[in-house]
Amino acid sequence: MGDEDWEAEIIKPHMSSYVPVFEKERYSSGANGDTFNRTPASSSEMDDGPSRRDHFMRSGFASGKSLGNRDAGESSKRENTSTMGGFGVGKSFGNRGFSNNKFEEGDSSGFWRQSSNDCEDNQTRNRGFSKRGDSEYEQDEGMQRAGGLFGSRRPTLSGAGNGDTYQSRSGSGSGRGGYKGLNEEVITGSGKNSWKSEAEGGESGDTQGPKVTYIPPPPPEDEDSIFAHYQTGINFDKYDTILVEVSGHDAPPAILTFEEANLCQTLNNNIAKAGYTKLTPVQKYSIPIILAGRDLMACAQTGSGKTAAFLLPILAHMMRDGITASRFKDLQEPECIIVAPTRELINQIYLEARKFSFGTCVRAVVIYGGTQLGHSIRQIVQGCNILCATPGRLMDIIGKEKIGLRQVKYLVLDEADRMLDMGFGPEMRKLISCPGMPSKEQRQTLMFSATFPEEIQKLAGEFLKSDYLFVAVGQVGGACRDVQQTILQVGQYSKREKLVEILRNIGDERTMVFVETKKKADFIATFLCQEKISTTSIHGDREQREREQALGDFRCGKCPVLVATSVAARGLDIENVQHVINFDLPSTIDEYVHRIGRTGRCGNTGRAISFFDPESDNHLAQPLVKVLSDAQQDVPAWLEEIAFSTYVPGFSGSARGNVFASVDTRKGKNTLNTAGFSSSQAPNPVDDESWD
Ligand SMILES: Nc1ncnc2c1ncn2[C@@H]1O[C@H](COP(=O)(O)OP(=O)(O)OP(=O)(O)O)[C@@H](O)[C@H]1O
Repeated sequence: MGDEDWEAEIIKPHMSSYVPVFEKERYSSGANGDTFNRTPASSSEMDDGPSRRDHFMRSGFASGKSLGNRDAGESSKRENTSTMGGFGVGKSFGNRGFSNNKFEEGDSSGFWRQSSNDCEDNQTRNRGFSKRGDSEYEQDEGMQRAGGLFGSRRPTLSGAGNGDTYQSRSGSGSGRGGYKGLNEEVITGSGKNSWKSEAEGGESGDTQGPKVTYIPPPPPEDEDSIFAHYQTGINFDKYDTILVEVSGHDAPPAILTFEEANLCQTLNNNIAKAGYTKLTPVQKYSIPIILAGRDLMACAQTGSGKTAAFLLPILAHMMRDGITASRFKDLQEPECIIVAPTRELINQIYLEARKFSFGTCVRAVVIYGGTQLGHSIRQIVQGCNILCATPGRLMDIIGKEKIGLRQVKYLVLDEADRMLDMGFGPEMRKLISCPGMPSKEQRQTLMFSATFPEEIQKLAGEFLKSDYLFVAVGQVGGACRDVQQTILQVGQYSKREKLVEILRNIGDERTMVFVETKKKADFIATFLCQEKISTTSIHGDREQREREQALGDFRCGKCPVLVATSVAARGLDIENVQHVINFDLPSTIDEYVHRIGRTGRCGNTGRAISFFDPESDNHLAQPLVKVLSDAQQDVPAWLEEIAFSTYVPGFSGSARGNVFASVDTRKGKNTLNTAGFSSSQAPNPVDDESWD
């Protein structure tokens, strides 16, 4: 069933019973909000096209509606949170008073770790949208009603006082993620592969399009929040048994303890405050390599501490060598630039950088799309030693001559395979050829990911010194063994029913549900809300404020279900995600590995359930069998059969062209990948139709 089919399915039969979420919130009379009237607002929204209709509307439930196998107590628990959840409660804007370009108060941003109490707090504070008028926004520079957060695309909503109402924004402008490619980021242009910097697309006003005015709330500054962390899991010590292979010449020996790294006292204090007592394998090997000044490509399983593996040695060097950037210089020249494919991920990396540099003179700054450009500039001019950036915003800022590259000593590509593929590769190449950027011989370039296809490794050579080292922790591209993987054969038409059944069994445990398109994310999220399962969603068509809100609501447990596109597949480190459900399997096995890696992190266990639709997923059967067996998971007989019957010699079936790049490609041109297929026989990567 294609997009259109399911869209039609939800719109037509239920049309008369749908009401916008926020209207339900306002007009519902009973505790369960079951009875409410149609509202005037809905009609204008309904003219806005089918996808909008989906997102603004919500069915009215009869009180006695059957909730499947869940008991009443459970359902009302869900329901309570559901009505306050990501789809449309009057929240999120109420606490935002802009004053002199500053937030008076933060909201429940998706980025900051919060206790449940914080979340409760925010729920209360946030539910005040309708109390304040639009005039508050006029105080912000460039925050015009017509073109700001509440630009012309959402007049009814903003007027109605709803903060986070579910809606689709395909094709619209301000603040949208500009989803690009499998994971993200910032294209404001029209189509895939047509990269346009934000400057071109709307933020700087070079072309038409509303101005992006969102200013993310600052993260909490107190030490407890900065060092908040979750516990390592029961399998953390099992990391020690993972095989590690280092290739390249003269690799320095691994270290076994933090003490051996010989870091300065402040760093050691910060490491202790972060709750790190023991190195993970990727840290044991990468830290000495980076300290020795070598370039590195490191591949290690999801959730195994790659971020600290590059941050700690970089910080150690910066502390040793001193830093040059000074406050309030118009042109800031950071020593380190870190890029990552999504806004949420780069912000997470920034928070890690801020944590480890706490109490030092090193200042980390984060800039990313979907936020006000002026805000990014203001952050930078206050001093910037480590610049964490998404590619689009980085290039814009460089173009505006707010960042000079002459002092760059460290260039880090997190999710490096993604940063180098056809989505971001061109931008990364532009970055390294920017005037002032030291040549690869003069800088240290570090690449990290859980997956590294061969063809991408080859592209990486352009960025790395020829003597770079390659660290492979475990099976390169392999899934984390702490994730229990289940593959269910579920046809397209049965997926929703199955999803609800699973979620009801799961109860309130945090679950990420991955779907292939943004529209479908909206659709499934709306559907789950109808089923009274408290759900929010994140995808590239949601405004940045909404994305952050959604992540915040998910993080704090207010919405225990997060429906996401691949924008959330990589890197996100969210405490207590116990389940990942692939409602739709991704088009590549690498993507699968990243998605299921949102659970089972840092030695904790997790579960991943994937719906395999034989109509559309057969190409994944072989690589899935491989991933499952490598991770010592049960392989269903039916999957093996499909894998066998779709076997094509020399072609693994993965859209990426091979199952894994299992080794350092420098080991030989004809190196076989783990599936035994030569990547040279692989087809071209598919045109990324699934990019949404
Ligand atoms: N040595 C350590 N001791 C305790 N916790 C750690 C250690 N190293 C990392 N962590 C924690 O483990 C979690 C996962 O780390 P991180 O996000 O860096 O994983 P990753 O390998 O980059 O994952 P992904 O491939 O999904 O991006 C984080 O919460 C981090 O703070």
